Amino acid sequence: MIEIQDIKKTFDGKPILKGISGKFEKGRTNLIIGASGTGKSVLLKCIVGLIKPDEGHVYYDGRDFTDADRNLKIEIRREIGMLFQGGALFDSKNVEQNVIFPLDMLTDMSKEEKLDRVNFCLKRVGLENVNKKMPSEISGGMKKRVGIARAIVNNSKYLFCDEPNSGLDPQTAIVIDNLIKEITEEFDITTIVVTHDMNSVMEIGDYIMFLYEGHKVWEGNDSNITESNVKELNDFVFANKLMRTIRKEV
Ligand SMILES: Nc1ncnc2c1ncn2[C@@H]1O[C@H](COP(=O)(O)OP(=O)(O)OP(=O)(O)O)[C@@H](O)[C@H]1O
Repeated sequence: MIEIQDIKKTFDGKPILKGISGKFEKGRTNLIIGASGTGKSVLLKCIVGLIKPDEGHVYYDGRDFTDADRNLKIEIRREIGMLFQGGALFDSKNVEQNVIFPLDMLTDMSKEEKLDRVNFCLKRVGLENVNKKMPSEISGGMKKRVGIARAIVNNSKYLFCDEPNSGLDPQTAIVIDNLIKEITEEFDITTIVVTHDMNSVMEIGDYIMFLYEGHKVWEGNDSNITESNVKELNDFVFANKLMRTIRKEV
């Protein structure tokens, strides 16, 4: 479980995060949602340690990451897998070399052990016989799968995904969302996904934190998100015609 307590961050005198607290449970797909510019990515960066919050704490299974010493920070970082927007694969490395990279960096496994693990992860994300393909030779959906395989290859306990289905068609996006959810449950990972895609929200939102102008104004799940009285949330959820039509029909 990851717990955040009263996270605050100001840039150039402008408060971006205004005291955000919450709990992201293990084995669940936790979503941080909200409109553009509301602070989702800054919060994610505070959680993974890419930005230091001005105030507040982030706990990884009870371990204080914010005030951790160097050794504890390294220990926790080794347990984190990240799926970046657009996949962020190394263009000059093939699929296998991309996925093996964290093992080369972080472990002293033998080459054979590493390849076994890489092949297991590639198979788990539905990719076989593509080890030697270059990123330029595979589709956007396949790149995301490679990104997921790389994010979990080191037996990550925590998985962070920033807009995991950006740039994908709606069908492929749902497949990728569901793959993230399945892997989260199967390997009992604490997963946090940042998204503003309502399809993802309705498909995989085990826990949803809604941010508005740097505040958490609602939390819940995909079953009760359409039933709230919070105006800012409703404006976000029912921004598109499809969701408004569904609301009328229910
Ligand atoms: N390093 C930084 N320095 C100054 N301002 C920043 C920095 N990073 C983010 N911001 C500002 O913080 C605000 C929130 O940005 P953030 O990227 O978290 O939004 P978001 O909710 O993730 O939006 P989107 O959905 O468009 O990605 C924006 O106004 C942005 O300009």
